Amino acid sequence: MKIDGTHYRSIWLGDDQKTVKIIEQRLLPHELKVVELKSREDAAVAIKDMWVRGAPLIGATAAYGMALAMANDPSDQNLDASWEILNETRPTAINLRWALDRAKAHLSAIAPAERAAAAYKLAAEICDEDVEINRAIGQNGLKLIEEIAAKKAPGETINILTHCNAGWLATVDWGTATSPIYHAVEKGLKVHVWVDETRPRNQGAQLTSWEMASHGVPHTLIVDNAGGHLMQHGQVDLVIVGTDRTTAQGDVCNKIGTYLKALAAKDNNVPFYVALPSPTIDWTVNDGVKEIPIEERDGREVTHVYGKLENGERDWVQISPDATPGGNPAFDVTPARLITGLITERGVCAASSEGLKSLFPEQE
Ligand SMILES: CSC[C@@H](O)[C@@H](O)C(=O)COP(=O)(O)O
Repeated sequence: MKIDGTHYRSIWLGDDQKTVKIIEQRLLPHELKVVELKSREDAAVAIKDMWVRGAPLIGATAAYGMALAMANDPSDQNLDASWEILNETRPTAINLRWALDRAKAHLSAIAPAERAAAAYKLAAEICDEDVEINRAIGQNGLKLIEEIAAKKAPGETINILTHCNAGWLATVDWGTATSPIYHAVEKGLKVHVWVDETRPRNQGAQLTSWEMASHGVPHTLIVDNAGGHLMQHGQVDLVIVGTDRTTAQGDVCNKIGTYLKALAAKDNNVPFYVALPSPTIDWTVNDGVKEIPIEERDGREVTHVYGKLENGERDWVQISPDATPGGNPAFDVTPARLITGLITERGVCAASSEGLKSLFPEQE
């Protein structure tokens, strides 16, 4: 997507065709800084410390992490070790393991001398596929927005609520939850987005708001607890969120607080959709609540907030007593029964094993 008129992806190769470039997302929206990843260790730190984040981008960065590792040492031993080290960075987004498994299976069948080139090629393919998948999600989700628009008076605004950042910054391009929104805006539909701030790390406030502002999409930043109230007053037509892992029966694991939005949507008859690329489906898992590992992050992210001070400097600010510990489960699971539908690159389906298998019959 565009920043000040220039098209960017969230990850790309430098001119030397070896160095990996990313946007340092912890600094947004106050600073746009591109940083270079030159080693597997750089890639692992970038994922773990959330310089990059969002399930598809975590997968793409891990794929490039394998390429950086193979450029350094293409041995079988390093292939295994790199899979382990990168796989340990974050536990919830299944795209991480999906990309690592794909890289390992591909590279282990190739002679060590050819592995670095093959790993870079594969990482580029994973990125290109992600862009195409998200473009297709946008076109499929656009139909839902058009259906809502058709029921409204001409020119009436369509209000869409989203949680966290499932935008282009969370993917290689387009985003998942935001792709239908960008497509709707391109088509001239009058859309307004309610952006959940998404405590504790504020991906909504810092990233989704920045994306919306950069693309001229009308939006309003709201506190996480405002969504239910807005739904009760008819101010939300549709919820679209992303997912870090979708189970074979259609449960969805996404940023903490997504479940509460789904409950409020159900109580108010507001359609609740999840946009997902197929690499986010974990076909080995059924019951998301019981089976998906939930990342527990540092309590300091809860007791402190990061932002720009009035003097323009950026810093962390403590908001709770010194003696109060922070608890920080980073994701929750929304059971399939609360989800109106899943928007995938192959179409929209029910959040159920039948629904998913109707679009992905090869998984039978
Ligand atoms: C298309 S991204 C989908 C999800 O990864 C996104 O909604 C989300 O929860 C991101 O969490 P994060 O902790 O910022 O990696």
